[in-house]
Amino acid sequence: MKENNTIEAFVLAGGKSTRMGTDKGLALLRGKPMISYILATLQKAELPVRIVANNNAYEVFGLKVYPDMVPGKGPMGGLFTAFEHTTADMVLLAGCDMPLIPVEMVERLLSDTGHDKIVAPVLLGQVNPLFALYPRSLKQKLEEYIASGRLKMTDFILENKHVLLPPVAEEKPWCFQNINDLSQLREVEEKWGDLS
Ligand SMILES: Nc1nc2c(ncn2[C@@H]2O[C@H](COP(=O)(O)OP(=O)(O)OP(=O)(O)O)[C@@H](O)[C@H]2O)c(=O)[nH]1
Repeated sequence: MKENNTIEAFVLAGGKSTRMGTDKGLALLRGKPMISYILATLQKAELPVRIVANNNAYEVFGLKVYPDMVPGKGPMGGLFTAFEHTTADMVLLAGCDMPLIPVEMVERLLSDTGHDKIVAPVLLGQVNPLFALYPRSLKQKLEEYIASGRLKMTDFILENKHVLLPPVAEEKPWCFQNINDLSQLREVEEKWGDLS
């Protein structure tokens, strides 16, 4: 990453939460809204943080909340909204449903040499689009993808200039575990001591 690259974090919480049944970023995990874990981690890494959500209940966290500018387009639409509201060179996009990401992982993402490329970690053979850095210079490209209905974030990453971060030994295999339903939420609560 260029030393003078500016970065802002945007946390996406505008999904349908069909599997959870209630707005999942606000679902309680160990007594706290699930989104509060990733917000705290990003703030610990000293990043400016904002939220992209269509539910104004998210204002309770005291951060700026932006509704989707192109609703119904999934995370690609969320990234578009982030690009519209930032002047930073790069956006760190994160899901609201990954409470197990440690601050060291944020620092690792920020320290890599992005140079106007998407930077995305790979874990267990999978690219993680919802904990990745996206250069704002890709805004027009993103608009083209959305306009033509190409909404898979992994395709967007792999078809544009990118750097994939391989896993490091000390990384916990479950750190990108996202929580989609109530049974996963309970499971993470039960295993919290071993996972976090
Ligand atoms: N702002 C915004 N965020 C989204 C959108 N779709 C998904 N997300 C976020 O992207 C992350 C992953 O979402 P998913 O679990 O794949 O989808 P979901 O719609 O939230 O949940 P399901 O309906 O159960 O699939 C979560 O943080 C969601 O809040 C969207 O259209 N807009």
